[in-house]
Amino acid sequence: MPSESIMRFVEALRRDGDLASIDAEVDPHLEVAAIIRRVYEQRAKAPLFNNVKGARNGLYRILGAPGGLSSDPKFPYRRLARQLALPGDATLGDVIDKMLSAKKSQPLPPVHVATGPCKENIILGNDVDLTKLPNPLLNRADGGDYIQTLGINIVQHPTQDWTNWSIARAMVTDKNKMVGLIMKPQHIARLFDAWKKSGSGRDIPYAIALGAPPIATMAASMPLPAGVSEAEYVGALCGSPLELVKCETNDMYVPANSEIVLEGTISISETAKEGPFGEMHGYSFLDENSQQPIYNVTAITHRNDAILPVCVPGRSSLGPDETHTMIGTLASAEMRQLLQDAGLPVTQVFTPYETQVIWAAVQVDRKRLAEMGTNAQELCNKIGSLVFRHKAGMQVHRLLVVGDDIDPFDFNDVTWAYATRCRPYLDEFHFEDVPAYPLVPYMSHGTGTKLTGGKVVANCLLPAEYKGQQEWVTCDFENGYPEEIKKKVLSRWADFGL
Ligand SMILES: Cc1cc2c3c(c1C)C(C)(C)C[C@@H](O)N3c1c(nc(O)[nH]c1=O)N2C[C@H](O)[C@H](O)[C@H](O)COP(=O)(O)O
Ligand SMILES: [K+]
Ligand SMILES: [Mn+2]
Repeated sequence: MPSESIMRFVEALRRDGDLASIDAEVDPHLEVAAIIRRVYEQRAKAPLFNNVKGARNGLYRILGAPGGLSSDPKFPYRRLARQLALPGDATLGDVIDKMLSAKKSQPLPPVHVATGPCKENIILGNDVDLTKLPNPLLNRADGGDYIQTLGINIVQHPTQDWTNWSIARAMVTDKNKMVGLIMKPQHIARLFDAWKKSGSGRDIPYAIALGAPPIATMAASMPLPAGVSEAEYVGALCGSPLELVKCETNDMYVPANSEIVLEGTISISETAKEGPFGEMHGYSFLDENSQQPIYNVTAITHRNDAILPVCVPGRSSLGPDETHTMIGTLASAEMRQLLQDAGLPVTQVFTPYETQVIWAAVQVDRKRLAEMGTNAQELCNKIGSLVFRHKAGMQVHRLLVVGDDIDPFDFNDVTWAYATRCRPYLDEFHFEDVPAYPLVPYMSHGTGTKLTGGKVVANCLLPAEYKGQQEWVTCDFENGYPEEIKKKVLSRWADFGL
Protein backbone atom coordinates (compact mmCIF):
# COMPACT_ATOMS: atom_id res chain seq x y z
CA MET A 1 0.00 0.00 0.00
CA PRO A 2 1.44 3.40 -0.86
CA SER A 3 2.08 5.63 2.13
CA GLU A 4 -1.46 6.48 3.05
CA SER A 5 -0.33 9.45 5.09
CA ILE A 6 2.48 11.92 5.52
CA MET A 7 3.18 10.36 8.94
CA ARG A 8 3.75 6.94 7.36
CA PHE A 9 5.91 8.56 4.68
CA VAL A 10 8.01 10.35 7.33
CA GLU A 11 8.44 7.01 9.13
CA ALA A 12 9.63 5.43 5.86
CA LEU A 13 12.17 8.24 5.41
CA ARG A 14 13.35 7.75 9.00
CA ARG A 15 13.76 4.00 8.42
CA ASP A 16 15.77 4.77 5.27
CA GLY A 17 18.04 7.11 7.23
CA ASP A 18 16.84 9.81 4.83
CA LEU A 19 15.24 12.14 7.42
CA ALA A 20 16.82 14.88 9.53
CA SER A 21 14.46 15.54 12.46
CA ILE A 22 15.39 19.02 13.70
CA ASP A 23 14.27 20.18 17.14
CA ALA A 24 16.29 23.40 17.22
CA GLU A 25 14.20 26.52 16.55
CA VAL A 26 14.27 27.67 12.92
CA ASP A 27 12.85 30.86 11.42
CA PRO A 28 10.15 30.41 8.72
CA HIS A 29 11.20 33.79 7.36
CA LEU A 30 13.75 32.59 4.77
CA GLU A 31 15.88 30.37 7.04
CA VAL A 32 13.69 27.26 6.60
CA ALA A 33 13.53 27.75 2.81
CA ALA A 34 17.28 28.32 2.53
CA ILE A 35 17.88 25.02 4.33
CA ILE A 36 15.39 23.19 2.09
CA ARG A 37 16.89 24.72 -1.09
CA ARG A 38 20.38 23.61 0.01
CA VAL A 39 19.01 20.15 0.85
CA TYR A 40 17.95 19.74 -2.80
CA GLU A 41 21.32 20.97 -4.02
CA GLN A 42 23.42 18.88 -1.62
CA ARG A 43 21.21 15.76 -1.90
CA ALA A 44 20.92 15.95 1.90
CA LYS A 45 18.34 14.23 4.13
CA ALA A 46 14.76 15.51 4.06
CA PRO A 47 14.44 18.05 6.90
CA LEU A 48 11.55 17.75 9.38
CA PHE A 49 11.43 21.01 11.34
CA ASN A 50 9.72 20.23 14.66
CA ASN A 51 10.27 23.67 16.15
CA VAL A 52 9.32 26.42 13.71
CA LYS A 53 9.47 29.90 15.27
CA GLY A 54 5.93 31.20 15.75
CA ALA A 55 4.27 27.75 15.62
CA ARG A 56 1.56 27.23 18.21
CA ASN A 57 -1.22 24.75 19.11
CA GLY A 58 0.08 22.21 16.64
CA LEU A 59 0.29 24.55 13.65
CA TYR A 60 2.70 23.65 12.33
CA ARG A 61 5.85 21.63 11.75
CA ILE A 62 7.42 21.72 8.27
CA LEU A 63 8.68 18.83 6.09
CA GLY A 64 11.02 19.98 3.31
CA ALA A 65 11.89 18.32 0.00
CA PRO A 66 9.55 15.29 0.20
CA GLY A 67 10.12 14.73 -3.53
CA GLY A 68 13.77 15.67 -3.74
CA LEU A 69 16.50 13.16 -4.62
CA SER A 70 17.34 10.87 -1.71
CA SER A 71 20.51 11.32 0.33
CA ASP A 72 21.69 7.87 -0.75
CA PRO A 73 23.25 8.18 -4.24
CA LYS A 74 22.66 4.45 -4.78
CA PHE A 75 18.89 5.05 -4.60
CA PRO A 76 18.35 8.60 -5.96
CA TYR A 77 14.58 8.25 -6.48
CA ARG A 78 13.78 6.42 -3.26
CA ARG A 79 11.65 9.26 -1.83
CA LEU A 80 9.35 9.08 -4.86
CA ALA A 81 9.37 5.27 -4.54
CA ARG A 82 8.28 5.47 -0.88
CA GLN A 83 5.37 7.71 -1.87
CA LEU A 84 4.17 5.03 -4.29
CA ALA A 85 5.08 1.93 -2.26
CA LEU A 86 7.65 0.94 -4.91
CA PRO A 87 10.92 -0.78 -3.90
CA GLY A 88 13.65 1.62 -2.76
CA ASP A 89 15.73 1.00 -5.89
CA ALA A 90 12.88 2.01 -8.20
CA THR A 91 13.87 3.88 -11.34
CA LEU A 92 12.06 6.89 -12.81
CA GLY A 93 10.75 4.45 -15.42
CA ASP A 94 9.15 2.48 -12.60
CA VAL A 95 7.57 5.69 -11.21
CA ILE A 96 6.15 6.51 -14.67
CA ASP A 97 4.87 2.96 -15.16
CA LYS A 98 3.25 2.98 -11.73
CA MET A 99 1.46 6.29 -12.30
CA LEU A 100 0.18 5.00 -15.69
CA SER A 101 -0.79 1.58 -14.33
CA ALA A 102 -4.44 2.49 -13.73
CA LYS A 103 -5.02 3.95 -17.20
CA LYS A 104 -7.03 0.94 -18.34
CA SER A 105 -8.68 0.27 -14.95
CA GLN A 106 -12.14 1.31 -13.88
CA PRO A 107 -12.06 4.47 -11.74
CA LEU A 108 -12.53 3.57 -8.06
CA PRO A 109 -14.52 6.35 -6.32
CA PRO A 110 -13.47 7.41 -2.81
CA VAL A 111 -15.57 6.54 0.23
CA HIS A 112 -16.86 9.09 2.73
CA VAL A 113 -16.02 8.52 6.39
CA ALA A 114 -17.41 10.39 9.40
CA THR A 115 -14.13 11.76 10.72
CA GLY A 116 -10.34 11.38 10.64
CA PRO A 117 -7.01 12.79 11.86
CA CYS A 118 -7.54 16.09 10.00
CA LYS A 119 -10.55 16.74 12.27
CA GLU A 120 -8.60 16.59 15.54
CA ASN A 121 -8.64 20.40 15.67
CA ILE A 122 -11.29 22.63 14.11
CA ILE A 123 -10.90 26.42 13.77
CA LEU A 124 -13.89 28.29 12.38
CA GLY A 125 -14.97 31.77 11.33
CA ASN A 126 -13.51 34.57 13.40
CA ASP A 127 -10.97 32.28 15.07
CA VAL A 128 -9.31 31.77 11.66
CA ASP A 129 -6.16 33.87 11.55
CA LEU A 130 -3.63 32.82 8.88
CA THR A 131 -1.28 35.59 9.93
CA LYS A 132 -0.76 33.80 13.26
CA LEU A 133 0.74 30.78 11.46
CA PRO A 134 4.50 30.42 10.88
CA ASN A 135 4.05 30.80 7.09
CA PRO A 136 7.35 30.42 5.23
CA LEU A 137 8.92 33.06 3.02
CA LEU A 138 10.57 30.84 0.39
CA ASN A 139 12.78 33.27 -1.55
CA ARG A 140 13.94 36.80 -0.78
CA ALA A 141 12.21 38.04 -3.96
CA ASP A 142 8.82 36.41 -3.17
CA GLY A 143 5.80 38.69 -2.91
CA GLY A 144 4.37 36.89 0.11
CA ASP A 145 4.49 33.85 2.41
CA TYR A 146 3.53 30.79 0.33
CA ILE A 147 1.72 28.43 2.67
CA GLN A 148 0.47 26.43 -0.34
CA THR A 149 3.18 24.75 -2.41
CA LEU A 150 2.45 21.02 -1.93
CA GLY A 151 -1.21 20.92 -0.95
CA ILE A 152 -4.05 19.67 -3.15
CA ASN A 153 -6.43 22.33 -4.51
CA ILE A 154 -9.86 20.66 -4.55
CA VAL A 155 -12.49 22.25 -6.79
CA GLN A 156 -15.66 20.79 -8.33
CA HIS A 157 -17.28 21.47 -11.71
CA PRO A 158 -20.47 23.49 -11.11
CA THR A 159 -22.73 21.01 -12.92
CA GLN A 160 -20.72 17.97 -14.13
CA ASP A 161 -19.62 15.12 -11.89
CA TRP A 162 -15.95 16.15 -11.84
CA THR A 163 -13.90 17.00 -8.74
CA ASN A 164 -10.44 18.13 -9.77
CA TRP A 165 -7.35 17.74 -7.58
CA SER A 166 -4.33 19.77 -8.63
CA ILE A 167 -1.50 21.77 -7.13
CA ALA A 168 -1.57 25.54 -7.56
CA ARG A 169 0.47 27.91 -5.43
CA ALA A 170 -1.09 30.36 -2.96
CA MET A 171 0.24 32.99 -0.56
CA VAL A 172 -1.25 34.48 2.61
CA THR A 173 -2.51 38.07 2.28
CA ASP A 174 -4.74 38.52 5.33
CA LYS A 175 -6.05 36.79 8.47
CA ASN A 176 -8.63 34.95 6.37
CA LYS A 177 -7.47 35.49 2.82
CA MET A 178 -4.94 34.08 0.37
CA VAL A 179 -4.28 34.80 -3.28
CA GLY A 180 -3.27 32.05 -5.69
CA LEU A 181 -2.22 31.49 -9.30
CA ILE A 182 -5.10 30.17 -11.43
CA MET A 183 -3.63 29.82 -14.92
CA LYS A 184 -5.03 28.47 -18.22
CA PRO A 185 -5.10 25.70 -19.50
CA GLN A 186 -4.95 24.12 -16.02
CA HIS A 187 -8.11 22.38 -14.89
CA ILE A 188 -8.52 24.72 -11.91
CA ALA A 189 -8.71 27.60 -14.42
CA ARG A 190 -11.19 25.69 -16.59
CA LEU A 191 -13.39 25.05 -13.57
CA PHE A 192 -13.03 28.68 -12.46
CA ASP A 193 -14.33 29.77 -15.88
CA ALA A 194 -17.15 27.20 -15.75
CA TRP A 195 -18.29 28.65 -12.42
CA LYS A 196 -18.19 32.19 -13.78
CA LYS A 197 -20.13 31.14 -16.92
CA SER A 198 -22.68 29.18 -14.86
CA GLY A 199 -24.17 32.57 -14.00
CA SER A 200 -24.90 31.47 -10.43
CA GLY A 201 -22.86 34.47 -9.28
CA ARG A 202 -21.68 32.32 -6.38
CA ASP A 203 -18.06 32.16 -5.26
CA ILE A 204 -16.43 28.77 -5.72
CA PRO A 205 -16.27 26.34 -2.76
CA TYR A 206 -12.77 24.86 -2.46
CA ALA A 207 -10.54 22.99 -0.06
CA ILE A 208 -6.76 22.79 0.05
CA ALA A 209 -5.52 19.55 1.63
CA LEU A 210 -2.00 20.19 2.93
CA GLY A 211 -0.03 17.07 3.77
CA ALA A 212 -2.46 14.75 1.98
CA PRO A 213 -1.49 11.11 1.28
CA PRO A 214 1.59 11.33 -0.98
CA ILE A 215 0.10 9.28 -3.84
CA ALA A 216 -2.88 11.68 -3.88
CA THR A 217 -0.49 14.63 -4.12
CA MET A 218 1.26 12.85 -6.99
CA ALA A 219 -2.05 12.49 -8.88
CA ALA A 220 -2.77 16.16 -8.18
CA SER A 221 0.52 16.97 -9.92
CA MET A 222 -0.28 14.78 -12.93
CA PRO A 223 -2.05 16.16 -16.04
CA LEU A 224 -4.76 13.44 -16.10
CA PRO A 225 -7.44 14.00 -18.77
CA ALA A 226 -10.14 16.64 -18.23
CA GLY A 227 -13.21 15.21 -16.54
CA VAL A 228 -11.20 12.63 -14.60
CA SER A 229 -11.62 13.07 -10.84
CA GLU A 230 -8.10 12.44 -9.59
CA ALA A 231 -9.43 10.83 -6.37
CA GLU A 232 -11.00 8.04 -8.44
CA TYR A 233 -7.78 7.48 -10.35
CA VAL A 234 -5.86 7.20 -7.07
CA GLY A 235 -8.41 4.63 -5.87
CA ALA A 236 -7.78 2.60 -9.03
CA LEU A 237 -4.00 3.00 -8.59
CA CYS A 238 -4.14 1.71 -5.01
CA GLY A 239 -6.81 -0.88 -5.62
CA SER A 240 -8.76 0.51 -2.68
CA PRO A 241 -10.87 3.65 -2.31
CA LEU A 242 -9.48 6.78 -0.68
CA GLU A 243 -11.20 7.75 2.56
CA LEU A 244 -12.51 11.33 2.49
CA VAL A 245 -14.23 13.47 5.09
CA LYS A 246 -16.57 16.38 4.48
CA CYS A 247 -15.41 19.92 5.04
CA GLU A 248 -16.95 21.93 7.90
CA THR A 249 -18.02 24.97 5.90
CA ASN A 250 -18.75 23.57 2.42
CA ASP A 251 -19.53 20.32 0.60
CA MET A 252 -15.98 19.57 -0.49
CA TYR A 253 -14.41 16.29 0.64
CA VAL A 254 -10.75 15.94 1.67
CA PRO A 255 -8.49 12.97 2.48
CA ALA A 256 -9.28 12.06 6.12
CA ASN A 257 -5.63 11.80 7.06
CA SER A 258 -4.56 15.14 5.62
CA GLU A 259 -2.32 17.08 7.98
CA ILE A 260 -3.99 20.49 7.54
CA VAL A 261 -7.12 21.50 5.60
CA LEU A 262 -7.97 25.03 4.48
CA GLU A 263 -11.62 25.53 3.47
CA GLY A 264 -13.52 28.38 1.89
CA THR A 265 -14.50 30.00 -1.39
CA ILE A 266 -12.53 31.30 -4.33
CA SER A 267 -13.88 34.71 -5.28
CA ILE A 268 -15.11 34.89 -8.90
CA SER A 269 -14.80 38.68 -8.82
CA GLU A 270 -12.17 39.83 -6.31
CA THR A 271 -8.47 39.59 -7.17
CA ALA A 272 -5.22 40.67 -5.54
CA LYS A 273 -1.61 41.03 -6.57
CA GLU A 274 0.02 37.59 -6.60
CA GLY A 275 3.75 36.89 -6.77
CA PRO A 276 6.57 37.27 -7.44
CA PHE A 277 7.34 33.65 -6.66
CA GLY A 278 10.63 31.79 -7.10
CA GLU A 279 9.42 29.34 -9.69
CA MET A 280 10.23 25.99 -11.33
CA HIS A 281 12.68 27.38 -13.93
CA GLY A 282 15.00 28.90 -11.33
CA TYR A 283 13.97 32.52 -11.66
CA SER A 284 11.94 34.97 -9.59
CA PHE A 285 11.19 37.88 -11.91
CA LEU A 286 10.92 41.08 -9.92
CA ASP A 287 8.23 42.48 -12.21
CA GLU A 288 6.01 39.37 -11.93
CA ASN A 289 2.85 40.46 -10.20
CA SER A 290 -0.36 39.48 -11.92
CA GLN A 291 -3.80 39.93 -10.40
CA GLN A 292 -5.13 36.54 -9.29
CA PRO A 293 -8.30 35.31 -7.55
CA ILE A 294 -8.69 35.62 -3.78
CA TYR A 295 -9.15 32.47 -1.67
CA ASN A 296 -11.37 33.26 1.33
CA VAL A 297 -10.60 30.98 4.29
CA THR A 298 -13.61 30.06 6.43
CA ALA A 299 -12.09 27.13 8.34
CA ILE A 300 -8.83 25.46 9.21
CA THR A 301 -8.85 21.88 10.46
CA HIS A 302 -5.73 19.91 11.33
CA ARG A 303 -4.11 16.94 12.98
CA ASN A 304 -2.38 17.39 16.35
CA ASP A 305 1.25 18.38 15.69
CA ALA A 306 0.43 18.85 12.00
CA ILE A 307 3.16 18.81 9.35
CA LEU A 308 3.18 21.25 6.39
CA PRO A 309 5.08 19.85 3.38
CA VAL A 310 6.99 22.63 1.59
CA CYS A 311 8.58 22.86 -1.86
CA VAL A 312 11.18 25.55 -2.59
CA PRO A 313 11.41 25.60 -6.41
CA GLY A 314 14.70 26.54 -8.06
CA ARG A 315 17.57 25.50 -10.30
CA SER A 316 17.08 21.79 -10.93
CA SER A 317 20.52 21.16 -12.45
CA LEU A 318 21.90 21.87 -8.96
CA GLY A 319 19.24 19.65 -7.38
CA PRO A 320 15.74 18.89 -8.66
CA ASP A 321 12.75 19.75 -6.48
CA GLU A 322 9.11 18.62 -6.71
CA THR A 323 8.39 21.01 -9.61
CA HIS A 324 10.79 18.80 -11.61
CA THR A 325 10.59 15.34 -10.03
CA MET A 326 6.79 15.46 -9.93
CA ILE A 327 5.63 17.91 -12.63
CA GLY A 328 8.24 16.76 -15.17
CA THR A 329 8.06 13.05 -14.47
CA LEU A 330 4.25 12.96 -14.39
CA ALA A 331 3.86 15.06 -17.55
CA SER A 332 6.32 12.62 -19.16
CA ALA A 333 3.98 9.79 -18.21
CA GLU A 334 0.99 11.47 -19.87
CA MET A 335 3.02 12.42 -22.97
CA ARG A 336 4.19 8.82 -23.38
CA GLN A 337 0.60 7.57 -23.06
CA LEU A 338 -0.56 10.15 -25.63
CA LEU A 339 2.08 9.14 -28.20
CA GLN A 340 1.58 5.40 -27.66
CA ASP A 341 -2.22 5.78 -27.94
CA ALA A 342 -1.55 7.43 -31.31
CA GLY A 343 0.19 4.23 -32.41
CA LEU A 344 3.69 5.74 -32.58
CA PRO A 345 6.69 3.48 -31.77
CA VAL A 346 7.47 5.53 -28.64
CA THR A 347 8.99 3.52 -25.79
CA GLN A 348 9.69 6.25 -23.22
CA VAL A 349 9.37 10.00 -22.65
CA PHE A 350 11.31 11.93 -20.01
CA THR A 351 11.96 15.58 -19.15
CA PRO A 352 15.65 15.80 -18.12
CA TYR A 353 15.97 17.60 -14.79
CA GLU A 354 19.05 19.40 -16.14
CA THR A 355 16.71 21.31 -18.50
CA GLN A 356 14.28 22.51 -15.76
CA VAL A 357 11.93 19.97 -17.39
CA ILE A 358 11.46 22.35 -20.34
CA TRP A 359 12.89 19.67 -22.70
CA ALA A 360 11.58 16.14 -23.12
CA ALA A 361 13.40 13.24 -24.73
CA VAL A 362 11.09 10.99 -26.77
CA GLN A 363 12.63 7.54 -27.27
CA VAL A 364 11.52 5.55 -30.32
CA ASP A 365 11.98 1.85 -31.11
CA ARG A 366 14.08 1.99 -34.30
CA LYS A 367 13.01 -1.44 -35.58
CA ARG A 368 9.34 -0.43 -35.43
CA LEU A 369 10.28 2.99 -36.80
CA ALA A 370 11.84 1.34 -39.87
CA GLU A 371 8.60 -0.56 -40.50
CA MET A 372 6.77 2.78 -40.71
CA GLY A 373 8.84 3.81 -43.72
CA THR A 374 8.74 7.39 -42.53
CA ASN A 375 11.23 10.26 -42.24
CA ALA A 376 12.22 13.00 -39.81
CA GLN A 377 9.92 15.62 -41.30
CA GLU A 378 6.84 13.42 -41.02
CA LEU A 379 7.64 11.85 -37.64
CA CYS A 380 8.69 15.07 -35.89
CA ASN A 381 5.71 17.02 -37.16
CA LYS A 382 3.37 14.24 -36.00
CA ILE A 383 5.00 14.08 -32.55
CA GLY A 384 5.14 17.86 -32.20
CA SER A 385 1.55 18.31 -33.24
CA LEU A 386 0.33 15.68 -30.78
CA VAL A 387 2.37 16.85 -27.79
CA PHE A 388 2.34 20.62 -28.28
CA ARG A 389 -1.42 20.74 -28.82
CA HIS A 390 -2.11 18.67 -25.68
CA LYS A 391 -2.21 19.95 -22.10
CA ALA A 392 0.30 17.28 -21.00
CA GLY A 393 2.85 18.97 -23.28
CA MET A 394 2.05 22.45 -22.00
CA GLN A 395 5.27 22.97 -20.03
CA VAL A 396 7.61 21.43 -22.64
CA HIS A 397 9.16 23.65 -25.29
CA ARG A 398 11.75 21.34 -26.89
CA LEU A 399 11.27 17.69 -27.80
CA LEU A 400 14.31 15.56 -28.67
CA VAL A 401 13.42 12.47 -30.71
CA VAL A 402 16.05 9.83 -29.96
CA GLY A 403 16.61 6.16 -30.75
CA ASP A 404 16.50 3.19 -28.40
CA ASP A 405 20.32 3.26 -28.05
CA ILE A 406 19.79 6.44 -26.00
CA ASP A 407 18.61 6.29 -22.37
CA PRO A 408 16.15 9.19 -21.95
CA PHE A 409 16.92 9.24 -18.21
CA ASP A 410 20.62 9.76 -18.87
CA PHE A 411 21.34 13.33 -19.89
CA ASN A 412 24.82 12.32 -21.14
CA ASP A 413 23.12 10.06 -23.67
CA VAL A 414 20.50 12.64 -24.63
CA THR A 415 23.00 15.47 -25.19
CA TRP A 416 25.37 13.17 -27.12
CA ALA A 417 22.58 12.31 -29.56
CA TYR A 418 21.36 15.92 -29.75
CA ALA A 419 24.86 17.37 -30.25
CA THR A 420 25.93 14.86 -32.90
CA ARG A 421 22.81 13.85 -34.89
CA CYS A 422 20.58 16.92 -34.91
CA ARG A 423 21.70 19.23 -37.74
CA PRO A 424 20.66 22.77 -36.86
CA TYR A 425 17.88 24.02 -39.18
CA LEU A 426 17.31 20.88 -41.31
CA ASP A 427 16.67 18.63 -38.29
CA GLU A 428 14.58 21.15 -36.34
CA PHE A 429 10.84 21.41 -36.78
CA HIS A 430 9.37 24.61 -35.35
CA PHE A 431 5.89 25.22 -33.92
CA GLU A 432 4.84 28.86 -33.62
CA ASP A 433 1.07 28.24 -33.60
CA VAL A 434 0.80 26.18 -30.41
CA PRO A 435 0.10 27.30 -26.81
CA ALA A 436 3.27 28.28 -24.93
CA TYR A 437 4.08 27.86 -21.25
CA PRO A 438 4.01 31.49 -20.09
CA LEU A 439 6.35 30.88 -17.11
CA VAL A 440 9.32 29.91 -19.32
CA PRO A 441 11.70 32.88 -19.02
CA TYR A 442 12.34 33.31 -22.80
CA MET A 443 8.56 33.50 -23.24
CA SER A 444 7.64 35.76 -20.27
CA HIS A 445 10.70 37.98 -20.59
CA GLY A 446 11.83 37.31 -24.17
CA THR A 447 11.48 39.22 -27.44
CA GLY A 448 8.65 37.25 -29.09
CA THR A 449 5.03 36.33 -28.36
CA LYS A 450 4.31 35.31 -24.77
CA LEU A 451 1.38 32.93 -25.02
CA THR A 452 2.04 31.06 -28.27
CA GLY A 453 4.97 29.44 -30.05
CA GLY A 454 8.61 29.07 -29.13
CA LYS A 455 8.41 25.27 -29.46
CA VAL A 456 10.56 22.91 -31.51
CA VAL A 457 11.06 19.21 -32.20
CA ALA A 458 14.73 18.24 -32.63
CA ASN A 459 15.27 15.14 -34.76
CA CYS A 460 18.21 13.27 -33.16
CA LEU A 461 18.08 10.25 -35.49
CA LEU A 462 20.30 9.95 -38.60
CA PRO A 463 18.49 9.09 -41.87
CA ALA A 464 19.83 5.51 -41.80
CA GLU A 465 18.14 4.97 -38.46
CA TYR A 466 14.77 5.62 -40.11
CA LYS A 467 15.59 2.52 -42.12
CA GLY A 468 16.51 0.65 -38.94
CA GLN A 469 20.24 0.73 -39.69
CA GLN A 470 22.93 1.82 -37.27
CA GLU A 471 25.84 2.56 -39.57
CA TRP A 472 28.39 3.16 -36.83
CA VAL A 473 30.01 1.62 -33.75
CA THR A 474 29.59 3.76 -30.66
CA CYS A 475 32.96 4.70 -29.20
CA ASP A 476 32.61 4.06 -25.52
CA PHE A 477 33.79 1.24 -23.28
CA GLU A 478 30.35 -0.36 -23.32
CA ASN A 479 29.99 -0.62 -27.11
CA GLY A 480 33.48 -0.32 -28.57
CA TYR A 481 34.97 -3.64 -27.44
CA PRO A 482 34.10 -7.36 -27.58
CA GLU A 483 32.77 -8.90 -24.37
CA GLU A 484 35.92 -10.96 -23.67
CA ILE A 485 38.13 -7.86 -23.90
CA LYS A 486 35.84 -5.93 -21.53
CA LYS A 487 35.87 -8.90 -19.10
CA LYS A 488 39.66 -9.08 -19.25
CA VAL A 489 40.02 -5.33 -18.64
CA LEU A 490 37.63 -5.37 -15.70
CA SER A 491 39.30 -8.41 -14.13
CA ARG A 492 42.74 -6.77 -14.25
CA TRP A 493 41.59 -3.22 -13.42
CA ALA A 494 42.30 -3.38 -9.70
CA ASP A 495 45.69 -5.08 -10.18
CA PHE A 496 46.75 -2.22 -12.41
CA GLY A 497 45.95 0.15 -9.55
CA LEU A 498 43.85 2.29 -11.97
C1 LIG B 1 4.23 19.57 -7.87
C2 LIG B 1 3.88 21.02 -8.16
C3 LIG B 1 3.03 21.29 -9.25
C4 LIG B 1 2.70 22.64 -9.56
C5 LIG B 1 3.17 23.68 -8.74
C6 LIG B 1 4.03 23.43 -7.63
C7 LIG B 1 4.39 22.08 -7.35
C8 LIG B 1 5.29 21.70 -6.20
C9 LIG B 1 4.48 24.71 -6.85
C10 LIG B 1 5.69 24.57 -5.97
C11 LIG B 1 3.29 25.22 -6.04
C12 LIG B 1 4.87 25.73 -7.92
C13 LIG B 1 3.76 26.07 -8.88
O1 LIG B 1 4.31 26.28 -10.17
N1 LIG B 1 2.80 24.99 -9.06
C14 LIG B 1 1.72 25.22 -9.91
C15 LIG B 1 1.33 24.20 -10.80
N2 LIG B 1 0.36 24.39 -11.73
C16 LIG B 1 -0.27 25.60 -11.75
O2 LIG B 1 -1.23 25.78 -12.61
N3 LIG B 1 0.04 26.62 -10.85
C17 LIG B 1 1.01 26.47 -9.90
O3 LIG B 1 1.21 27.37 -9.08
N4 LIG B 1 1.90 22.95 -10.68
C18 LIG B 1 1.68 21.95 -11.77
C19 LIG B 1 0.29 21.34 -11.73
O4 LIG B 1 0.00 20.82 -10.45
C20 LIG B 1 0.22 20.22 -12.75
O5 LIG B 1 0.35 20.81 -14.03
C21 LIG B 1 -1.09 19.42 -12.68
O6 LIG B 1 -1.16 18.57 -13.78
C22 LIG B 1 -2.31 20.34 -12.68
O7 LIG B 1 -3.45 19.50 -12.47
P1 LIG B 1 -4.62 19.45 -13.59
O8 LIG B 1 -4.96 20.86 -13.92
O9 LIG B 1 -4.03 18.70 -14.75
O10 LIG B 1 -5.73 18.67 -12.90
K1 LIG C 1 -4.08 16.78 -11.60
MN1 LIG D 1 -7.22 17.30 -13.61
